[in-house]
Amino acid sequence: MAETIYALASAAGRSGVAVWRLSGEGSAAALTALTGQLLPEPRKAVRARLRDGIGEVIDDGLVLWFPAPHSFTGEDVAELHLHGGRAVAAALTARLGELGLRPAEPGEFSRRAFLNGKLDLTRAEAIADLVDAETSAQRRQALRQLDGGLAGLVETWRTGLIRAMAHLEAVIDFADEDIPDTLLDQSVAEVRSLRAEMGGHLDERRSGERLRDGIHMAILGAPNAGKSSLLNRLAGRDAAIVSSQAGTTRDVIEVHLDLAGWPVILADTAGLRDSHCEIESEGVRRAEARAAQADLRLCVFDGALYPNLDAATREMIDDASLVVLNKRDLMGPDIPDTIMGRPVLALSAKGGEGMDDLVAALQAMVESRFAVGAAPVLTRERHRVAVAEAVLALTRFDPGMGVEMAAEDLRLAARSLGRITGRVDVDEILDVIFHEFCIGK
Ligand SMILES: Nc1nc2c(c(=O)[nH]1)N(C=O)[C@@H](CNc1ccc(C(=O)N[C@@H](CCC(=O)O)C(=O)O)cc1)CN2
Ligand SMILES: Nc1nc2c(ncn2[C@@H]2O[C@H](COP(=O)(O)OP(=O)(O)OP(=O)(O)O)[C@@H](O)[C@H]2O)c(=O)[nH]1
Ligand SMILES: [Mg+2]
Repeated sequence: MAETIYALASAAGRSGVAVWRLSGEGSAAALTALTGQLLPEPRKAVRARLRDGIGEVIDDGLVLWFPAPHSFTGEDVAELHLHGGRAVAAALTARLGELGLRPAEPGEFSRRAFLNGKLDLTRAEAIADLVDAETSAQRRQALRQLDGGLAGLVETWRTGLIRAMAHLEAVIDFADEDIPDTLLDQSVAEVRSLRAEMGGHLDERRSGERLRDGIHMAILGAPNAGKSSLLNRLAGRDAAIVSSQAGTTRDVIEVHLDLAGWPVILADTAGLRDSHCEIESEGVRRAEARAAQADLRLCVFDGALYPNLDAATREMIDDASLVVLNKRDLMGPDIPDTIMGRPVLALSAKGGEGMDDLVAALQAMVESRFAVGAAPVLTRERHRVAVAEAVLALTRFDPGMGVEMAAEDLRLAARSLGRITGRVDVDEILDVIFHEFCIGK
């Protein structure tokens, strides 16, 4: 029998109401012992006084009863909605301990829900993502996955592979007779189209993962171009030191932005130049490393020096860059439309003119590069690796080289896909997935 576990499901600390969750076969006994009443009607909130071992009232709360299998975990579950005070929490946890329950580990409720067939792994991951979602786009993506979007897609592919496998098995059974070519052709065509569809979901930009983890954007440019001023403007606070001295910023300074629902991790970096100063050179090295890793780059030029354009910054411009000409207030009427063939955003980070256009351009760029359509997307590296493995096996697939080998390739591909939803081989991945959860989930 699985142990009965409990956890605070709401946030820790003082709060108006705290929700406690109990799961396992001991939940019923614990609930009746706490309330001194019979079990309430399933899924109906009931007012109750909860008492400790010597009959002293711990709190006046609401309790709910979810008998197995109709609960979140599929086990007997009880919920206690109490006042969110520290002394209430201390008295309750002491009593639950006396009653033989133990605190849940992170993700243990969801893990039990998975093991009891209430959730597949992608839905369990979606719950963790929903709890962690900080922007509306992240919330939408998590909800779509919780709704079974990804699980459905992966299962459709897997079913298709299993069907193709069945066709091949039929061919193998016919081995002594003439192989019916139409059957073979049919499974080859099926596998090709599945492989193409799966490959289409392995998008290079990893949009789903980017949306889950945040889009990395780096600000790059020569010393004094106004990079830190720009970061502060976008962040709406004085996150980085600004000074008229060239070489002020050395460390990479990160701020988190919500760009119209998109989570962005914006990094300010050291001005690009050769320096004899050991600290500054290290700063430049870090700036270049950041530039290489970033999903998007803001290449900032000092407008006061125009038409002189810093060469190191110019070299960073590519189709994932936005070109900014700063200190427009110091420029004459001669403002270029493009630099290195890319449109120019002329602005003043100090005064704020042109910032709205920059934000709009950033948003448009993020949307055009990372927007996910209505189709479900892969949101974790784990999903991508599994689909890539499946695609690889299907690329090898060639019944002309031997029907048995080809069937084995299909089996491998189906197995990789099965790992995404947790239909196969799950033991080794469960710990990785559920330990990322917060306690009470
Ligand atoms: N108080 C409370 N609020 C909550 C949850 C919870 O567990 N408790 N949830 C938890 O994360 C979320 C809601 N999701 C839930 C999902 C399934 C079940 C559940 O009991 N499912 C059973 C019974 C279904 C039914 O009768 O409608 C089942 O699937 O068999 C409950 C909540 C968010 N809000
Ligand atoms: N006139 C004017 N001055 C600006 C503007 N933006 C920044 N500055 C000034 O330019 C100087 C350098 O600004 P910073 O933001 O520190 O420049 P940086 O690119 O971060 O410089 P490093 O950290 O040294 O690489 C400061 O004196 C700013 O006040 C602007 O739009 N107009
Ligand atoms: Mg700076």
